[in-house]
Amino acid sequence: MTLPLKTVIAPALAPEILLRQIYLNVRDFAIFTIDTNSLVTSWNLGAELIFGYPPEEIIGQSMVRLFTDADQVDAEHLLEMQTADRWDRAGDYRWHMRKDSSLFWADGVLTPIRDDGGQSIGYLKILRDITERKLAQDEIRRLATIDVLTGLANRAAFDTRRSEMVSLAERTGQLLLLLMIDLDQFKEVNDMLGHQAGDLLLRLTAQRIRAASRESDFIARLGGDEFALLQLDAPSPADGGMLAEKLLAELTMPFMLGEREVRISASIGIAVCPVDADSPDGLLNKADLALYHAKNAGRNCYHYYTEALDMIAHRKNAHHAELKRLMRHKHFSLAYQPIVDHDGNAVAVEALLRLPGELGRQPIEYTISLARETGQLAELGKWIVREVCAQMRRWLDGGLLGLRVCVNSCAHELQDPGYLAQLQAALADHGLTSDMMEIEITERDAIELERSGSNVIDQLRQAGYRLALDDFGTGYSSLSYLRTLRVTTIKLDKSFLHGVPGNADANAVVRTVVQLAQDLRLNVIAEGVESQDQAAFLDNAGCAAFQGFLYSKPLSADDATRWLQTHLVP
Ligand SMILES: Nc1nc2c(ncn2[C@@H]2O[C@H](COP(=O)(O)OP(=O)(O)OP(=O)(O)O)[C@@H](O)[C@H]2O)c(=O)[nH]1
Repeated sequence: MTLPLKTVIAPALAPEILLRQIYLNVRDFAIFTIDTNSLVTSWNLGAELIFGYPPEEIIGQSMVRLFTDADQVDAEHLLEMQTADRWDRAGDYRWHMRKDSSLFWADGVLTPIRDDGGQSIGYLKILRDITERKLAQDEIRRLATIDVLTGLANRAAFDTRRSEMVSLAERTGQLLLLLMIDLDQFKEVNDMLGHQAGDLLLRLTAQRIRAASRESDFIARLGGDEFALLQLDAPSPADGGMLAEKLLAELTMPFMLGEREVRISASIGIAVCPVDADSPDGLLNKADLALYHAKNAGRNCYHYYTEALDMIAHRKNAHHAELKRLMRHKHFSLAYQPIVDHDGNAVAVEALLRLPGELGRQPIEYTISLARETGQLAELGKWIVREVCAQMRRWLDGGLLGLRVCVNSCAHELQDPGYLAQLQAALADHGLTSDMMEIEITERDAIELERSGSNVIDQLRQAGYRLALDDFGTGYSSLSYLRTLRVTTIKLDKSFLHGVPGNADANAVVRTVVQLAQDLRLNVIAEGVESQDQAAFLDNAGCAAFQGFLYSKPLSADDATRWLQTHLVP
């Protein structure tokens, strides 16, 4: 219940004098009123001093202009009025904008002015500028969460963030990696060069960890020479090993501490949420144990908590190193598998990458994913294209004319902005034309390109290249995609031929797909043809080209040359 005014204002104090005091003399508080349309109806001296508007400029104007641009977009002034109507007050603790567009942090309150019936007829706002205090508080809060020596997050911030990230990982099903990084024999640096040099080394270590990690990774110094890195949404547990390898390489590079060159190493323990633990403390314990294991194993190495993950990651890193070595020395070769027409004459060859040793025994997709992870995919693709062009040139010079070469590619490679230009350059350098080359991509990659809005398929088509959908039938196999993906050819996967021609259902599927492709004016190449029966059936179904062991295995360049000499009709 509202008290009568006379109980709060002594009779000797005339309301007029009181109002004059509030409006004309109070300097530290902005006091003003607005009507129900948010138009300013009164404005005191404090409001003029804080906001910079004299009363004649603001009275009758909307108070929206006192809010920041972002708050104006969100109509915060109206929300404030609604809140005040509902709860009898609305706190105002936010940035506001002065007449000169500068901002200040305000602490204030908006209260409704009600008529006798309780209806709002306007609002009274009182606020003050507390920017300095707010900034000081923010700084104190910031200092409480950072490690002053390195500028990284400190242990307290790490504990908070670790809990948040574990919850987030649980809610979203993302993988969370925790890497505990501890310098090896750091004590010796302190002992030999002094604490100041030790401090500098810690600062430089922090910089190197930051530079080697993703921007979204959370990095903290937990104390002493111990650092922690949290990575949410890691593609696979093995990514922790890749990052650890990178960090170890970075940290073993020499540090300059003043005039002195210092070498150090680190040990890293990795735990994975939810594989190893699904609680924040559990994850920390497991990473600690893994770190202990790495120290015991001789330092300058990383270890996972889980042995199986450890093996996978170390194997993957060994493969990365092997691929880099092969790339350096270009220890690859290309094999060529012929594609023939129904008379058995060569129409094209598919170039297939061959690697020596352990990597050569893995599926080619695995090598491609390795190359992608090590950032070498573009270089590998470029090498293949150049090698293929050089071989085509040799065939043409040897009188083997009218041949097409099919080159496998993937969405990631095609999305490289320089892809088309380097392809054109490779052809031009060898005196070839785009109609001699067919680019093969899988259905999955074609859809990925489509979804990403890339127009590289159109650009390739306009430049005169043929585009084939490789392994058709193993991916989404949605026939409706055939209409939207702008390819020229589909390569029927070998799996379609399972049961052909003995099984009537298998035959019906092949016939339907070939018919559909023909209706859509697409060429069809059947892959994996192994018997005469299959070839005869496919020919009858309308297939125009065939590839498979029935005709030839993939051949070395020299063997392919010999094969083409007897199977290419001029
Ligand atoms: N310069 C400097 N040294 C620190 C700081 N905090 C802790 N230390 C020192 O860091 C060293 C940490 O040593 P440890 O991690 O126990 O041992 P280590 O020599 O690195 O040996 P291992 O970890 O077992 O390879 C101790 O000598 C601490 O005194 C700091 O802020 N600055």
